[in-house]
Amino acid sequence: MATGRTHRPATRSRGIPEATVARLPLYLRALTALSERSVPTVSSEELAAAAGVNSAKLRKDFSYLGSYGTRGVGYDVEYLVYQISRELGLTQDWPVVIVGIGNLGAALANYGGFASRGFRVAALIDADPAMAGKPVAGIPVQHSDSLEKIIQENGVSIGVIATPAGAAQPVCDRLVAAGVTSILNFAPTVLTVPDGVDVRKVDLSIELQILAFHEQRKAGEEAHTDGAGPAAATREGSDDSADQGPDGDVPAVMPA
Ligand SMILES: NC(=O)c1ccc[n+]([C@@H]2O[C@H](COP(=O)([O-])OP(=O)(O)OC[C@H]3O[C@@H](n4cnc5c(N)ncnc54)[C@H](O)[C@@H]3O)[C@@H](O)[C@H]2O)c1
Repeated sequence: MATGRTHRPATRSRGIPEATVARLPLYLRALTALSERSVPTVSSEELAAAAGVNSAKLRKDFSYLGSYGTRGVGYDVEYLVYQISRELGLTQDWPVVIVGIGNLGAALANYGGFASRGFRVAALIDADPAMAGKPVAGIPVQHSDSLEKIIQENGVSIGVIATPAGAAQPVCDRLVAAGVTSILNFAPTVLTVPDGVDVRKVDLSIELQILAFHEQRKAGEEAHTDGAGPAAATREGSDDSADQGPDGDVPAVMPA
């Protein structure tokens, strides 16, 4: 029975820096848009602009993939889509479970972008007995009593937690004990996991707080420069040191 434990991402073992891995989905998103418009090739400058990344950083990132482009022609869009997808492990189907099917869990279940990127929602799990059997996004919600059975039968290695904060750690523990090795945590709490388990967290209110900080700073700069406006440099992709969260935890929403 597959537990997914053998599906550890190969990227780190192949020496690709975590900051590069975090930018690969940005390149892929930009390349997919080009592919949909049947654009055959793209220069590093064009792709960097579309991905919101500095072009020197892009060339360095692609060198880890062994992709250097052709001088005067640029990068082959379709081949890069394939290469990045393969590197990210997206050429295979990843069954995902979502635990906690409230406002957020239901919105995530309804999000079509997972399936189009190779993530199949294998099951929706909730502790509320009244929800059991009710379809959300066409999938019947299953009771959390069956969590372990669901994980094992579907060979799930990625779990999404959208429960209230207080339930997140016990849910995480059960997911991990059942064989889940990657967790995307939306609950506003820091999860403790054993070695070998990856946790990414998404907290939109933290992102807003960071924007509030920059807004405040811009307002201060404007006051100092007598209305001349903030510095032209964007925050995006300006510094790899921003790749770690304040507590050393890795936020899933990262600067480019
Ligand atoms: N990360 C973000 O940006 C972001 C944004 C919105 C909400 N949130 C967080 O997401 C979580 C869900 O928010 P919501 O608005 O959907 O809440 P909600 O109350 O609508 O839904 C929570 C669901 O979790 C279920 N649940 C509770 N304990 C459970 C358990 N042990 N096992 C399985 N299911 C369980 C409940 O029955 C309920 O259906 C909260 O922690 C909230 O703070 C995060």
